[in-house]
Amino acid sequence: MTDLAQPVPSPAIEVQGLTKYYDGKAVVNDVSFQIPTGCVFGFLGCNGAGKSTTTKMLMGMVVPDSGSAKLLGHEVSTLDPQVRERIAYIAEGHPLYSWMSIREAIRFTKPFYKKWNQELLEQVLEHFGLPLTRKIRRLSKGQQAQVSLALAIAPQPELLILDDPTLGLDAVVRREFLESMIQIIQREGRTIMFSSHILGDVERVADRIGIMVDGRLQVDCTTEEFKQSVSKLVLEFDRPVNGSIAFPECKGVVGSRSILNQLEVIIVNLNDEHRLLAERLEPKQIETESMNLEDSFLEYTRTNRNSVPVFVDQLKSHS
Ligand SMILES: Nc1ncnc2c1ncn2[C@@H]1O[C@H](COP(=O)(O)OP(=O)(O)OP(=O)(O)O)[C@@H](O)[C@H]1O
Repeated sequence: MTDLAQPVPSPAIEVQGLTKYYDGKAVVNDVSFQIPTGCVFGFLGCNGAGKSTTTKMLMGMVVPDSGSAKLLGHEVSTLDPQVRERIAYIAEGHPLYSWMSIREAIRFTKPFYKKWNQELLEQVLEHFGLPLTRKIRRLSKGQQAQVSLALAIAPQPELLILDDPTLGLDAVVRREFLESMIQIIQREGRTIMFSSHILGDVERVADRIGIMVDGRLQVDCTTEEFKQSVSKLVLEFDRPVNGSIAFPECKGVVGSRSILNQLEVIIVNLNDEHRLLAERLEPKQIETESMNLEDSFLEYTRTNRNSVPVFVDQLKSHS
C-alpha cells in the first residue's frame, strides 16, 4: 500500500530543557518549546526574564548548562557553516560599524554569504528611503534598525532571529519596522523569532507567543489562544467586598482582587466550573470581560509565579 501522507516539515526551532545558571541562579530554567516552520514567534518577557540568554544559546553564543536546541533540524552545538548561512540573527541594539556608509556595510557583510540577493536588498533600502552613500552614524536608531534588517534578509535566510529589534524606537517607527519585517521576510515559509517588551506589537504581528517569567517559559501558545484563554470575571455584590469574599482556589484562577462592591477574578481557560463557583458566591451580577494581550500579560505576570504553566493541557489538546 502506498503511503500518501505528506511529510510534515520539522520545526524551525526545537528547544528541550534549556537551562543556564549565572551566579548560582537559573536565569533560563528548563525551557522547552518548538516553533513551526513559517511561524512568526513573539518572545515576550520583562527585563531580565531570560529572553536574550535563551536567544544567545540558540545562536551558540552562550553554552547551556543543560538542555539542547535544534535550528532547522540541526543541533546548535554542531551547526556547520552551510546551515548557519540559512539563519540570520540581529542582536539587541543593531550593532553596525558607525564609520561605514551603507554601501560599505553591504560590501563588508556580503562575503560571509554564498547566497546574496542584492536586488532585494536595494529594493528594501529604497523602500525605507535609505541612500547607499549615507554614513551609518548619520542614521537615526530606526534607520539603523532598517539597515540591519536589510542586511539580514539579503542572504535570504530561512530563519530569522531578532533580539528586541524595536528597542529604543518610537511607536510609529516600531510599527512600520515590524510591519515591513513581516511583509519582507515572511515569504515562502520563512520563520521569524523576535523578542520584545511591547505586547501590543507582538499581538499585531506574531502568530504564536512565548512568555518568559523569571527564567521560565510560562506561556507557549498561539496569540489567539492566549487572548481568548485569559478572561476577567467581574462579580458585583450589593455591599463592599473588602476582602470578605474570596473566589475558591481552583485550576485556572490566577489572581483576584476586590474593588468596592466588586470582586475581579482573572481566569485562564474559563469554564462552567468557574461560572458555577462564581454563582455560589451569590453576586448581584456576573460579567465576563475579555482582555487584550497587554492587560492579560500584566495580570498574568503579577500573579503567583509558581501557579503556572497553565497552558500545557490546552496545548496538548491542540497538538
Ligand atoms: N553574562 C552574564 N553574567 C551574569 N549574569 C547575566 C549574564 N547575562 C545575563 N545575566 C543575567 O541573566 C538574567 C537574564 O538576562 P537576559 O539578558 O537574558 O534577560 P532579558 O529577558 O533579555 O532582559 P532584557 O529584556 O532586559 O534584555 C538577568 O538577571 C541578567 O542580569
